[in-house]
Amino acid sequence: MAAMTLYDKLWNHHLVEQWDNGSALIYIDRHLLHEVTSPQAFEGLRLAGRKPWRLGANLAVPDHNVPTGADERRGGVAGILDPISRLQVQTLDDNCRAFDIVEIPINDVRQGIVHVIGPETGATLPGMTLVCGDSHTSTHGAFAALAHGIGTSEVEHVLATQCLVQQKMKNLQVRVSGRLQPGVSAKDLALAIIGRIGTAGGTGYAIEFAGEAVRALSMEGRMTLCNMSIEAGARVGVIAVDEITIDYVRNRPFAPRGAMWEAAVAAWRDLHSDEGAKFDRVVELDGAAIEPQVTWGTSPEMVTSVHGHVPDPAGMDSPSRAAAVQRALDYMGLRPGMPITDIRPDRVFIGSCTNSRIEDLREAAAVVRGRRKADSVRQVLVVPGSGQVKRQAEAEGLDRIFLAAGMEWREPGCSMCLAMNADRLGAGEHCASTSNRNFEGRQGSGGRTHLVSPAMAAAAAVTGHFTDVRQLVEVAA
Ligand SMILES: CC(C)[C@H](C(=O)O)[C@@H](O)C(=O)O
Ligand code: SF4
Repeated sequence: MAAMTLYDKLWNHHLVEQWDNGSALIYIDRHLLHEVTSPQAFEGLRLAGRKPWRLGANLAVPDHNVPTGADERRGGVAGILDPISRLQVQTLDDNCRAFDIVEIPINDVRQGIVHVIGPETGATLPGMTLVCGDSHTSTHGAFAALAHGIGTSEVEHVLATQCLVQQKMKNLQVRVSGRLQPGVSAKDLALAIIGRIGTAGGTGYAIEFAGEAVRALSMEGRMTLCNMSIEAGARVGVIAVDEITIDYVRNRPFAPRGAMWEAAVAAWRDLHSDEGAKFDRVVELDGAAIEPQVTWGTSPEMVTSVHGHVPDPAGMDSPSRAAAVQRALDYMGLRPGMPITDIRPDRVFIGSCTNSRIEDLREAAAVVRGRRKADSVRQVLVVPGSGQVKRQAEAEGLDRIFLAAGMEWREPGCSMCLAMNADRLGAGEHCASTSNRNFEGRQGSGGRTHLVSPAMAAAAAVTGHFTDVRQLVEVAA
């Protein structure tokens, strides 16, 4: 048989039917649900008198609308102050009960951001097709799963049929040679890739991340990288299975056991692109040359090194590019040509499905330890991605490091990643954020987002401006 890419293999394993018009029907192994994109899907089932096709394939969790303040959380769903958020979360509870779908409810210790809890519970496994009504479902591709976001009508379709109509994507390999320098993380790599190929660079492709720098990443780093595939335009980002993948999955609550585990691992070992597999496009980067990244604009591709400068539209050849940059600078309130290190965040947000796992919190805490929040920084929110991450962080004393520095330690949820709950930026405020989107108003109307790694967010929090984290801490090689 011809050499196949990892994406081709995953596709073929799940192909139910291929039609002449290019569309295909694929089988879905795992369906994750949250409160924002599921209500109309359940309503559709109800109207059609249908039931979910395979109950056990579904797992639901509220995340976008849950408050992250401990006081508000104490009252459970009924205690949510914002009526719209309360209704959203209540509706998910009601629908899961009515349709018999397993839900991890608001104050369950396993509750958290859907893309954190999937891998953490072992609901996400290598070789699966996995979908969720959420664009950052690409995260789960770190496990060599074919994972992507779907719309609400597709949520209904998957619930009803366990299948999905799709068009096959093209194959793009992003190959990163060398090793990331100490202090440079998967987030910096993701931003550097987007800086290089642009937010439309991956459109129509499934990206496979490969090369020495990717192989060296932990599973959490791989999730950060795949999480941002969608910000590069690609709905899917995958990474081949290796020992790091298998070690992570072993003994997770939903992972197979005993003979089933052995059989699964044997099958998973084939989840890599074959030698000589053909990619439609290949992009190569030198991992060792990447520096800590900071976005200055209103799109993730508007990014540069912390040692760089805000671009000057005056010097640009392309009038359309100059106009786009000028518009972004007007919104962001930045001077053309100013050093990135002169930007002073008003708030710092450490969290989101990109960077709220235990390693992210450890990286941030290593910078904060023995320091204090800068006076000019109004608020630093540290929001663990799940209750289990929170518990682990507390067992390691990370919460006390943040609290002693004048920072806030919150309950899990999407929080200030997007303005769907009480955590928001004010108009005109700058935020150093470990999330994945910096669009206008993303973190609150008029808010100005700068995307960075957890270590870089922590460095900005303690110095009051963007700072190369490598100048603050002895980073372990
Ligand atoms: C609310 C949801 C549909 C949305 C998404 O699809 O990504 C959100 O999670 C986001 O990050 O913008
Ligand atoms: S943390 Fe942010 S990006 Fe992730 S699912 Fe929630 S809102 Fe979307």
